[in-house]
Amino acid sequence: MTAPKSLQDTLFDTAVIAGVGLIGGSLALGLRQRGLARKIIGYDASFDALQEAEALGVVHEIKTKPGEWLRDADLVVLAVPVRVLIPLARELAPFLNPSALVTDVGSVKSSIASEMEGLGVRNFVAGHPMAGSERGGVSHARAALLENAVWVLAPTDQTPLTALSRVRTLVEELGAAPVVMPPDAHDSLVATVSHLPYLASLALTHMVARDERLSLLAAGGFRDLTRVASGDPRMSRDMVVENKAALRDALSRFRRQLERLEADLDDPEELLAAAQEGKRTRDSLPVVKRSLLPQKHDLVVAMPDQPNQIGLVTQALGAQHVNIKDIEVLAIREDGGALRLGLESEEAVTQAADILTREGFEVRSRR
Ligand SMILES: NC(=O)c1ccc[n+]([C@@H]2O[C@H](COP(=O)([O-])OP(=O)(O)OC[C@H]3O[C@@H](n4cnc5c(N)ncnc54)[C@H](O)[C@@H]3O)[C@@H](O)[C@H]2O)c1
Ligand SMILES: O=C(O)C(=O)C[C@]1(C(=O)O)C=C[C@@H](O)C=C1
Repeated sequence: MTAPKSLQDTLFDTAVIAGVGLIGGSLALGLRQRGLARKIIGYDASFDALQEAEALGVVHEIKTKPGEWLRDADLVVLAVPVRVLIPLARELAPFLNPSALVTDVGSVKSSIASEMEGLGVRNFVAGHPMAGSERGGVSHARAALLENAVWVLAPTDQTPLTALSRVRTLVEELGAAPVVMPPDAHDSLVATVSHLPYLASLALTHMVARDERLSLLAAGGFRDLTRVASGDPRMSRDMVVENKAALRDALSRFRRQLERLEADLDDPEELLAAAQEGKRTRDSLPVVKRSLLPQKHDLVVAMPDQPNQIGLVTQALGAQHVNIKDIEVLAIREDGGALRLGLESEEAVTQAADILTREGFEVRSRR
């Protein structure tokens, strides 16, 4: 992480995060931890969410109604579910300072981009961090969620270049990677890589519903493929409905893929070629490193479903002076699962693997 800036160097004086949930909260934490705003105000329709955000130190102040206080804001981020983005923009627009930089994090871009133009919010740049989780709410927010994420910025012909450049700087300062494209191009791409996978996860989960034998046998493959089905149903429903034109196109391409694969069942050579292409593509997806470590050496330790297993791992390594730089619980299996340990070097990985194997743990290094 870059060193926090001194107060004189902050990018923004007063940032307003409208919607202090998973993404708004993570962004607020990023602003705070990196010293990018002097003051962060949380605005939300839920008083509980606001209180929680304040108690967790995500925001400095909370507001429950739009008003004159908004004029002090030089950064306003709309981070509410897609269905309420436009109503929220209409509520806030009359109070915004004309020079404020305004952006959003919604999953669909065309409608909000044109609405903001209609509302006369000049310095608006539509945005979408390509990172998240199926677990919503501020209690799951963390700055690292957005670090290293590709963050789409979707200006229109009307977007001032200065606003685009300011929001690009913001995204970079948050440790993410801005990628600029028009709103309709964004919507068409996310239909394939985000909204279609969501519908596919629903189709797959529906196939195991009401048959306990199927749920019993559902292992890592099924769980990995269907994780996003655990997201907030209403929010996800709204996201896909908002992008239905592009999604229909992605769905028809998906159906053609399934039909081709079904036909290939009678042609094992073709199916092998499809499998090899799938492996090449999946293996070459860029690795997004969520850790704050510049370089990681990972060891994955299987966790038996018994008390104090994490304690045993950390104590065994601590006793031999192996420094754990990063630790993550992987929900691979719900009864047990695994721990990912980020260590300092390959030598530390080998040493830790030896120690933990002697202690009876099953380990594997990631690379
Ligand atoms: N969850 C993800 O993985 C993800 C990733 C990228 C972008 N997004 C987008 O980010 C936005 C927020 O998603 P999230 O996952 O943080 O959701 P969330 O449910 O965690 O948070 C949304 C917050 O908005 C508040 N809210 C709802 N209606 C409101 C209104 N009318 N006025 C003010 N506040 C209101 C809620 O009380 C809640 O605190 C969505 O548009 C979503 O499409 C989500
Ligand atoms: O759950 C995750 O890991 C996500 O990144 C969620 C995800 C996605 O589909 O990839 C979901 C919706 C958002 O608009 C962006 C990201």
